[in-house]
Amino acid sequence: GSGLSFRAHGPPGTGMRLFFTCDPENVRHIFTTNCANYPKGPEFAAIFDIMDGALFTLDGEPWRRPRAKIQSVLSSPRLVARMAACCRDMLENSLLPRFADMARAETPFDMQELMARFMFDMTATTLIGVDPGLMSSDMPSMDVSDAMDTVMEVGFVRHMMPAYCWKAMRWLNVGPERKLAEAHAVLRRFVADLMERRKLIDAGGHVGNDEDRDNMLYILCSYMSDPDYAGDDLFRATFLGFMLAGRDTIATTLPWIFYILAERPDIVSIIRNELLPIASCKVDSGCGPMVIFEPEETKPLVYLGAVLYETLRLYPPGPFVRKTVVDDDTMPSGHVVHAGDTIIVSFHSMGRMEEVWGKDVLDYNPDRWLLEDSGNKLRYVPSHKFLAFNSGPRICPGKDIAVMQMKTIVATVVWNFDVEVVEGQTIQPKSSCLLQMKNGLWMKLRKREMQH
Ligand code: HEM
Repeated sequence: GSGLSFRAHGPPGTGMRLFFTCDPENVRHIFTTNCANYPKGPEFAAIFDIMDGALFTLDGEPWRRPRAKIQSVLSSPRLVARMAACCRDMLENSLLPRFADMARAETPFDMQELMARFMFDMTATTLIGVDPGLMSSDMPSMDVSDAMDTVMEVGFVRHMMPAYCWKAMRWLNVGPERKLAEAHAVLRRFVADLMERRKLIDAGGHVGNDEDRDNMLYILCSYMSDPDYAGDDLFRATFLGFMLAGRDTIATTLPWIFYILAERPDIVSIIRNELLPIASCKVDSGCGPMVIFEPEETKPLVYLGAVLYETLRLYPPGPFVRKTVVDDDTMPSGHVVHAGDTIIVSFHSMGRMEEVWGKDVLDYNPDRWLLEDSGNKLRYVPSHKFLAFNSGPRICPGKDIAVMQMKTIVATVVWNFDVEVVEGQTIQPKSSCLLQMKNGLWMKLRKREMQH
């Protein structure tokens, strides 16, 4: 229907023409059928200038080769196995000990901050084999992780105004642009520092073991040896693009899952029932009273998968996508768009449309993802209706890895702990290109008594 789309103008006098849509037919048209007419556009690349040249900012022909490269890197079974092992090890050595301390001390803590730290370490480790150590027990400064949040917050501000406005502010170094310039400096230092540490390992010093020196085990190592990525700027852009793709999305989604599970003991017990057969075989898993689930073990868990998808439906970590119109065109909804218009597709609204999801669209109900006749399979929903991972040729190439990591983390936390939301907080999204919680998410943990 035409009620799912509307036109708007930017601030008076700016000449910005916007077209908002969450109509699945329009989405299919924009993302797949006629996608060549709807690139992200040069303004998108300018908005995320710190990642200029990275896959995320490219369009058309220049996008093709880097896209093929990432797909081939992410489909290497050894690399994926390494990522799974890394996830498992970091749960055991980093997250669980920290959670056990929190539970023992009954200290409330900001789950969103903790997940940001954890995913930051995990993403950097899987990218380059170096752990930045944000989870270490002295809880070091989060300035690099905060700098990445700033890129997304100021990116949102830039999206909302014509380019000449934010470019003037950048030139004057005022307002959000000043904050962003500082964040860029922090990020440049961070990438340079991690690269130095990687080079020390490669030089075969006393740091690291043989496995750490195996180039093909880490995503970015294959870029370090590729002459196409030889320039510092392009390499940094690629690095940060991957940090963004891996860290921001998962670290934004996990707090929403824990927030929901804290309120829904019924769903928690179904998840635990699904985990029970695996857990019972692990009485002696070698990590004391804690049970860790292997990524391979969580893969077949259908209900846990449904919980994940249901969360991503209501809380997609990237809540919208921006496209630009190349030539005048007519949408399936009948709306006409003109060359140079900006299109905003709201993933957030797509997940809340009665036409797609039915009358109970606002209820959190993982069952809607289960096939009716066999509760043991996930229902297929085409990506132009379920957009959290994007749709069309630019669909997220890290989806399976992301699902693997999230299932393993959620299973392990839910099995070992009860999570509780600290009362009296207001949970609301912040203005950002990421659906993060504005005031964080304060939670308490209780260690579960194990049955066996
Ligand atoms: C909850 C987890 C994740 C979600 C919801 C998600 C979602 C998305 C979305 C919506 C896009 C399109 C963004 C845009 O074009 O503006 C995207 C692109 C991408 N994602 Fe993911 N992602 C997730 C995790 C990951 C992970 C773990 C990786 C890497 C291992 C990854 C790698 C990428 C890459 C490389 C792109 C760029 C693809 C292109 O431009 O052709 N993502 N993702």
